[in-house]
Amino acid sequence: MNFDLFSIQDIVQKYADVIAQVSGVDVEVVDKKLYRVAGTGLYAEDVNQDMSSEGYVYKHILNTGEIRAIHNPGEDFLCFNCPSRSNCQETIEISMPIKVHEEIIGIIGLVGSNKDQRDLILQNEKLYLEFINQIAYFIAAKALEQKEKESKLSIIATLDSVIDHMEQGVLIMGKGNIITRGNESAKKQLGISTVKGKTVEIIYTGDELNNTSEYKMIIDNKEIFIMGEVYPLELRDYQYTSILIFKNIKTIHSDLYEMTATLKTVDAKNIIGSSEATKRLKRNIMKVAGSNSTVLITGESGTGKEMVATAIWRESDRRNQKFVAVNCAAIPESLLESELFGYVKGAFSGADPKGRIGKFELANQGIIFLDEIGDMPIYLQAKLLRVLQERTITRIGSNQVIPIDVRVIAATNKDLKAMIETKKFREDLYYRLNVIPLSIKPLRERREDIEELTNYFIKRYSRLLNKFYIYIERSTMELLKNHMWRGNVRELENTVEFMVNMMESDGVLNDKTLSVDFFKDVSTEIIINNNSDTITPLKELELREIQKALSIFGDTTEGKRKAAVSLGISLTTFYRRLEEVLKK
Ligand SMILES: Nc1ncnc2c1ncn2[C@@H]1O[C@H](COP(=O)(O)OP(=O)(O)OP(=O)(O)O)[C@@H](O)[C@H]1O
Repeated sequence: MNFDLFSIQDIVQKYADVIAQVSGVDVEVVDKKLYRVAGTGLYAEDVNQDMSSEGYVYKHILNTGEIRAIHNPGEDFLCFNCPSRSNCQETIEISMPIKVHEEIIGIIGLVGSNKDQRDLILQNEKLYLEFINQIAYFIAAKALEQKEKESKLSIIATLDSVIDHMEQGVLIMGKGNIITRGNESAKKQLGISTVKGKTVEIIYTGDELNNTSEYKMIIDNKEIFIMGEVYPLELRDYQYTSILIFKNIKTIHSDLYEMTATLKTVDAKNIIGSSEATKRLKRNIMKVAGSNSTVLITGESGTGKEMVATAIWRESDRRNQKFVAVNCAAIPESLLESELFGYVKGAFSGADPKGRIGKFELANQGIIFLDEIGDMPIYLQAKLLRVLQERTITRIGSNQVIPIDVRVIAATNKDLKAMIETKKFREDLYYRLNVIPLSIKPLRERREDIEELTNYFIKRYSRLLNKFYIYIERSTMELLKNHMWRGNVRELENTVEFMVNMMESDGVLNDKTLSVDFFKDVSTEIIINNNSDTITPLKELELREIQKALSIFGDTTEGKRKAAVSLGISLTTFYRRLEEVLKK
């Protein structure tokens, strides 16, 4: 161990003074590196001095640990190599090692500098030795105590640093639940700048979720729900009776949300389409976004129901809160209830034994999007109705009633009214949900949107797939515009993605880039524009030739110059035309 006599220098000096007073002889104390830690009389001025170039006797003591009395300095064999041997002022010297266990941490030197002092020491040598030995023991005990104090302090500093860097909140409490210490995370999660000295009440709610217990914490007259554990401390110190390691339930919600939110969300302005139906839809989104009323979005599969729901959220005051989507058709019936409302540890067999937070709770203050609501089992519809009426939820297996403030947006591609007739959907729930109905037309009933959507998806996928795109042939665009689009915008998007993948390096999308399946689904409405009498617009011909020249000469500056020459136009005109092509 590394004992440092300088860390207790004041005390060592006091002991040196005591020895000097009692013995009437000068005293010095050196550490194991041969620095003078304390000194009296002749040595008082030279404290802190490095003595490693002299101190031959001390070096010997450090090596052997023996107690040494030198009665004739200069003549002792230990003095033979000493440079001051010929003019040594000392008349006698007693050296006593200071030891902690077997480690030598320093030396006490009792040094006579005249005959009287020499006589004094010689007369009382045995007594002095016992006395210095006792003092060496005291100094060693002090050094040990200091070392232990320092290591305790460094353990505390390490623990403090660990606690401060913990993501969880940590509160250390003393008698009467008075907080002795709290880390930064605790203060942040509780929204309190100082926690030390405050009294905290911690009440177990009885619910166990994610393998931890839920508590209601009351501090500063505030009620905060947390998940964590309280650990009693078996110490006698009344300042440290228990430790609470926790996370605010809101933080858990945010963490869970961050982990699961993978949705692509849009603002209303990013909804593509200029048809009257789409313009009306966008206007309605802006109108309903500000309200808290429930919205029911209807439309065929792939028309953009989820996209509309996210747009309502992003245009609403809840945009900074969560948007939690649940697909009622994708979750097995038996699990849907627990997915929506959560459950506590041991709630039912077959469940994850740890307990779990439900989507309603997760969406608190935000929006829950219940997609495919028509697929919700009838018994759950009754529960959902109750939640919508009472604005509270109860986790499965728990007695706690939790108030929630959630806006509900539901969506379906089913005919709910027909389902009410066949008793598959509750009428009362339908009216609760259908406060604001938004219906999205199928793509084939708003064909004006197709060209815009196609161009939008082409740009998107060319960028995503890193492909060079020049233009889409008019006849191909006409094919797309006249297609049935049973799968609506999703099908169009997938078709365009396929086409961009199939596009050759010439950057042209044409019939050849369409899939075979596309032609299998040709509707009777389609006007196929492929007979030999068809006139190709001049613009298209021009673009095609530009593209051909580029593919021959290459897309470099030199290639473009050659392309312009071969087309019989100036380089400036070539660039202008090329820009027109790329803008398309
Ligand atoms: N007007 C639009 N502008 C841009 N993208 C759109 C538009 N309409 C739909 N999309 C895109 O089409 C795809 C399908 O949309 P979405 O998933 O919202 O449809 P949905 O009606 O919820 O489908 P489902 O009923 O199958 O759940 C998404 O990638 C969406 O971004």
